[in-house]
Amino acid sequence: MNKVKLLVVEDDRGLAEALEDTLLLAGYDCSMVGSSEEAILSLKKQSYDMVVSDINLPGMDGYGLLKHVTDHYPELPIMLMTAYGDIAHAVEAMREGAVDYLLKPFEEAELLEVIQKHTAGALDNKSSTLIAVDPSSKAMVDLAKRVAVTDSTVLICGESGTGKEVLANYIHTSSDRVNQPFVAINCAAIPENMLEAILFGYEKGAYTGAVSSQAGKFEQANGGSILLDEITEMDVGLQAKLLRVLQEQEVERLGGKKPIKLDVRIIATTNRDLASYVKEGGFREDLYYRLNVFPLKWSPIRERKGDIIPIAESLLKKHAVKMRLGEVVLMPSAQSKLESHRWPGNVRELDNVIQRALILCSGSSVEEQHVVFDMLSSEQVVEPESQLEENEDAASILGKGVQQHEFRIIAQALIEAKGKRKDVAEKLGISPRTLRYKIAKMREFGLEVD
Ligand SMILES: Nc1ncnc2c1ncn2[C@@H]1O[C@H](COP(=O)(O)OP(=O)(O)OP(=O)(O)O)[C@@H](O)[C@H]1O
Repeated sequence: MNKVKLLVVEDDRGLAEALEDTLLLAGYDCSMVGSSEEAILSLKKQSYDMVVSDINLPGMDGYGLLKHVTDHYPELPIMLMTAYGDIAHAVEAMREGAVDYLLKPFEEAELLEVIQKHTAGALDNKSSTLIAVDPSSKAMVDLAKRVAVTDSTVLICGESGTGKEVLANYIHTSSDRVNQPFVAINCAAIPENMLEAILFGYEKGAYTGAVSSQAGKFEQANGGSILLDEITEMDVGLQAKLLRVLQEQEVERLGGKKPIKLDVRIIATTNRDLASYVKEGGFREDLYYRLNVFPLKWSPIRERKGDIIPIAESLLKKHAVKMRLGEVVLMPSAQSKLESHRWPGNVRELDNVIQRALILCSGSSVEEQHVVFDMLSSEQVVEPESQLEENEDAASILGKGVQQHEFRIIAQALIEAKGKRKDVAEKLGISPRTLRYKIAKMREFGLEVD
């Protein structure tokens, strides 16, 4: 799923972890670093939609980073966080070009509100054009086009990163609803106890904390389409409520008295084999039949090889523009290396590999040696060829080391538990949701996690 990307700079480990949890649960993709120096390196490596930084940092402080960002990335919003009562610092930050500031300690809701304010619209530029060159993909897009003009519910299946959300967006924009809202919600990213209120909305006072009434995602999508991403990650109780909404075509807010009529096109996605999941008892059979009106299945990219190079070239162009690199060519040796890879992380992994190649190539052509798949395997150690790698500081190397160690522990635990994720989460003392997130990250790095 396309997400807003945040770079968060906080040296207090406890606070950094809390911020990371809050932002991940709210559906953001965030990179956490502990110093301005690491942030500057990170900004060179990939593009972000917003920077959120503490002011008091070891080495260069938040103002230094603010100056760097406003000088080098004038379009990139940056917000500073400062200690309670430090209003003078906050005012100075705004004068120097920060888009906002937060006084610590702050409420989660405050943080999310400011970030939402400054990143609204970021995703509009991200919705990719659907590239389909392989005959099997062309046939799929053709089917999608045909179903788009009907009002049928669509279920899109496929491995993680195959492009299910891109296809969902394509269906919406090819339908008569194109000028109406397209509302996407990732059922796996929202805490279970909040999902119901977010989907169906709530009235003031419906529960503690509901200080004002709020329309749910269904209401927001009225007239348009709703994408229920990773629908299987919704608990069985909520599945029953969703089924009722689909049957009745109306929704009732939590604590509400009257149903609200809906005219919404439903698109759901899953990366599970839904029929077997129904048999295992994880998903309601009646809901499955309701959703499975028109199933579309994206094959993994290794099975539609004709798409690899066209998508790679489009990604290369997109990232080269963002990194202000001019024209960069994908050489035949690099192309064959891309074509022969298994792509466990699908197009999302391809995206990462291309970004990495652009950093490593330091010229105007991507050669075979710049295509690096697996950051963990010893044959694939990245040589410090580019200036960036030479400049990489100890903290960033340590960060990578810690992450690789974590990946190894998770991989080992998965092997020992024969892939039973529930057991792995219990053993590692993390929630199944966190495990899922970490596994997705591993896949993005190109690790096979089956
Ligand atoms: N056919 C395609 N053409 C261009 N870009 C694509 C295509 N398919 C996928 N992408 C890009 O690959 C990335 C992953 O796609 P997307 O989020 O749609 O996958 P997904 O299957 O929904 O993943 P997940 O199951 O993890 O949510 C996105 O950045 C998207 O823009």
